[in-house]
Amino acid sequence: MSQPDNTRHVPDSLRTNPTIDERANHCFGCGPANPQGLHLVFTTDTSDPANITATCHFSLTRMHEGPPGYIHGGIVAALLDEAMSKLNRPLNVLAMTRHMEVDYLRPAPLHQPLVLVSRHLSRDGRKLYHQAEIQRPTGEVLARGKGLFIVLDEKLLAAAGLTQPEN
Ligand SMILES: CCCCCCCCCC(=O)SCCNC(=O)CCNC(=O)[C@H](O)C(C)(C)COP(=O)(O)OP(=O)(O)OC[C@H]1O[C@@H](n2cnc3c(N)ncnc32)[C@H](O)[C@@H]1OP(=O)(O)O
Repeated sequence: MSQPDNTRHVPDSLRTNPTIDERANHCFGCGPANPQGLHLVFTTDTSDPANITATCHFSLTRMHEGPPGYIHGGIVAALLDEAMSKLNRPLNVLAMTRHMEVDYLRPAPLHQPLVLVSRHLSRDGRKLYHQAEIQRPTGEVLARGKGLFIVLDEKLLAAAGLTQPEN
């Protein structure tokens, strides 16, 4: 019987110079190749450089239930994190979440159309400040997150064998 290789975190399919996008293909939030992922699809709006946003329309089922009939709180945080992370490419950076906080304002229902909207707030060197909300289509805000993302050093990424995504 084969044993898992605990020395690596990368599957065999990614051993040869994967792009960031290939790695993200199994992202729990947005990766199309993850059968258990959320498969979120975002559109970004950069028409106003002072107000860059990302938006996703979605609905979840009991797979992601917490309180009966409502989305699990950890999934709410994942949704907000994902929405904020989608602002990084329009800003032409690779960045990871360093800190985030969540306000759970109202329970977020399953089986209902909901909207994720994120907005870039400000930048201070490597530090990006974003926010995201889960809203009903009426605009009622159910949850709000604020996040600090740190821009990754692209030379270090290259040294780690990660290439930029194809444009
Ligand atoms: C290859 C990836 C490509 C795309 C990925 C998509 C990501 C999707 C979003 C995610 O969910 S990412 C997954 C969850 N996040 C992580 O796993 C990140 C784990 N953390 C790390 O790997 C490192 O902490 C990180 C690379 C983010 C930063 O490490 P560094 O050592 O480069 O930075 P440092 O910890 O010194 O923090 C940078 C700055 O933030 C500041 N800082 C940290 N926490 C803070 C806080 N709470 N409030 C304000 N500032 C804060 C810190 O003081 C510092 O300020 P200065 O640069 O001015 O000195």
